Amino acid sequence: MYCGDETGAFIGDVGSETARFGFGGEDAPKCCVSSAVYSSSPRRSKYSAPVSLLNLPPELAGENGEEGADNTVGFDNTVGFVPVYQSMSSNCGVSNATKSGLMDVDAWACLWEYSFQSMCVRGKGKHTLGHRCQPDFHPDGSSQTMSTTIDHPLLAVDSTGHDLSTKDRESQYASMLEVMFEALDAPAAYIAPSSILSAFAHARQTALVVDIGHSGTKVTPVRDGFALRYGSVFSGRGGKWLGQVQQSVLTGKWNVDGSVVNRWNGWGDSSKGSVPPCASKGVRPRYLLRSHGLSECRLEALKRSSFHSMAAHEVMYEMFTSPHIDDGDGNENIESMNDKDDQEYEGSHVLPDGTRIDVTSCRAGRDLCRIPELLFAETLPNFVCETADEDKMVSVHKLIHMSLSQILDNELRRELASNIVLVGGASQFPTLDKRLSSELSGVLPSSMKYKVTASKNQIERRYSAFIGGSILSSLGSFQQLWLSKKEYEETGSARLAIQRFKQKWENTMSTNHWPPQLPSQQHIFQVKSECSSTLADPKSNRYNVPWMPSDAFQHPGLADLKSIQSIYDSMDPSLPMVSNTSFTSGSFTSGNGVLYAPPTMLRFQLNDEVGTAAMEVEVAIDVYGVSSLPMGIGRVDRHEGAVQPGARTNGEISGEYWGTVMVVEVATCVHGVPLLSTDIGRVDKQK
Ligand SMILES: Nc1ncnc2c1ncn2[C@@H]1O[C@H](COP(=O)(O)OP(=O)(O)OP(=O)(O)O)[C@@H](O)[C@H]1O
Repeated sequence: MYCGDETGAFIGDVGSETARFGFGGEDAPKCCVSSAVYSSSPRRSKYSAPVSLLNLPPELAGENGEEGADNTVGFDNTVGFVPVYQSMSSNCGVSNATKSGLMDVDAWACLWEYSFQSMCVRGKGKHTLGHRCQPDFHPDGSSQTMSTTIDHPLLAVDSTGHDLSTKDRESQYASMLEVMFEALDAPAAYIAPSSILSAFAHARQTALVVDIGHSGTKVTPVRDGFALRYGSVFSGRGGKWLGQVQQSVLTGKWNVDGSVVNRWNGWGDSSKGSVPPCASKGVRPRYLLRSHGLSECRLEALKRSSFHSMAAHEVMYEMFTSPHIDDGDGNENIESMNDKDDQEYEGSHVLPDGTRIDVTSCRAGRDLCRIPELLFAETLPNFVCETADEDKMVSVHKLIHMSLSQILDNELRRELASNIVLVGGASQFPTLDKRLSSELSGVLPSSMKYKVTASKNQIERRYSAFIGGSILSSLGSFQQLWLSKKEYEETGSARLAIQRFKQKWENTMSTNHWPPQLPSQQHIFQVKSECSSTLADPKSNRYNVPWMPSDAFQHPGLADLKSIQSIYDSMDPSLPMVSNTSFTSGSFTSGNGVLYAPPTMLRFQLNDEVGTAAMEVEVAIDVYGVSSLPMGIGRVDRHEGAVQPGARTNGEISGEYWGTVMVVEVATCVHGVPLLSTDIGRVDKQK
């Protein structure tokens, strides 16, 4: 047993833009750094630390190390966002830990090592939950000398591309295991694919995971905890590409093409004016290219450097995520962007070199407002096509359609369609989930029921793989799956990678207890009736709430089914048949201190027509989370459904809760039965 009350797992999720590290059992990573790392010396083959444009060590700062050089490169002849720290003389190189689906294992190891240092994981002995300390970071690696022991088992998230050959994947897993056991000295380790973890984070073992990340959009069908190869598809439309498009617009490299698509009509129409020259003063720039004494060709070389493109992406990221577009109510949302007239755009954005882009007065500004639209655009504007291989640039909704149409099993396809889970950093554009839903209605057959689930919490969306890992590593049923160091030493990394993980890539039947039971499938906490014991049957979990025509009843103070029944018995048989309303409650489950409520919480049904129109039933679910996960504390989710009797009605209240849900209250309120005073506003609670 590697994880217990005192020692949690340490989880690392290295994506192509960001690396996230933290402890199992927590609801968010503690350390998030860029996944680009640099080597400060040409002699060192290894990378030494993640690159932070905001906090580069002085050794890498420019010749004089100062910010705000006066000779800035203007917006009209270049883009205006290169790092002021760029050392003109250093041989510093920047590399991303994952590129084109493959992992640079040295860079990957460097990021883990960095996270150990910044979170003081090594040598801290036992539990580190809640522990924080200042990063102790030296680019030359001199501080990497503390203690070498680590008590935490390591769970690595595999976010590499789905199209890797089995051989590549095998060797990648083998290298990751080597790094974890040898370089990082882990007592135990495990590797889990990000799509599966994202599904787990949404309490699902079967889901269609749509991950709009940095490198692009990945759609992966997950069935019973296995990522399927068939149906796994990828498109290059992601955060990085949006940034590149935005950059092209800013630098004025667009082609004039007003006839692209209706939505894009006028995109990049340069006749309406280009970006205005630098307008604002007094803006303290963060990234500037100092052109002092630099030859043209040196300047050009610098603009092509890895630092430059990284800084450029960061500026682009700030720009498309900043609320500079306003729909008048202070709300920015992707749904309304395409319907807007030019005049409706408001606001401005200031680039680091001081250039103010006035959204209302320049064409490019308006185009910039519609950047997120490109995720769904059918046809790309010409200048965008230049930078993209069209086959690999499928729009997000079409990608989902493509994935589903590769699933031959009807039943599974239906299940996946109703469990589309939206995750990833670039899925955080406001209301993107609703927009995706509406686009899907155009491409999926009308008979197919689908549902897009996206957490309202941005952190949950961006760090879903981490959160899934956090849940997984806390499960009792997962503990037997850790690979121990002893096993590694006896078997060797390559064989271990094949033995323990190959079946997941190839989706063969599990032989090693995978997938572990998610809490939602464990039947631990059964909802019981508390207040209205005579109305509810705790065994079948059914309520039998009697309904009756109000004019047939003159019996205030009616309390339970028995007395209702006696009134039925004494009723005139010629009166219309009194119908029953019943609903079946869901069950709530718990595992390892983490409680789950399954996605469908309650179903209720009016079995027969009822005789009065004024009746309504409301069912509410209150969930109070109390635990070590801060997000759970005091959380109350309330779902209400009103049923108008008078017709045969089925209703469903669905909600899903994950995290540390400790108390679930289900309440039924029956309204509108004026003659039954006990029913009016009555709340039957189950705890
Ligand atoms: N609030 C936001 N709105 C829109 N896009 C965002 C937001 N925050 C981050 N992004 C974009 O999300 C991308 C990063 O997403 P994510 O962290 O999922 O990527 P990653 O896991 O590092 O990469 P990959 O999924 O390719 O492995 C970046 O391109 C960034 O520009």
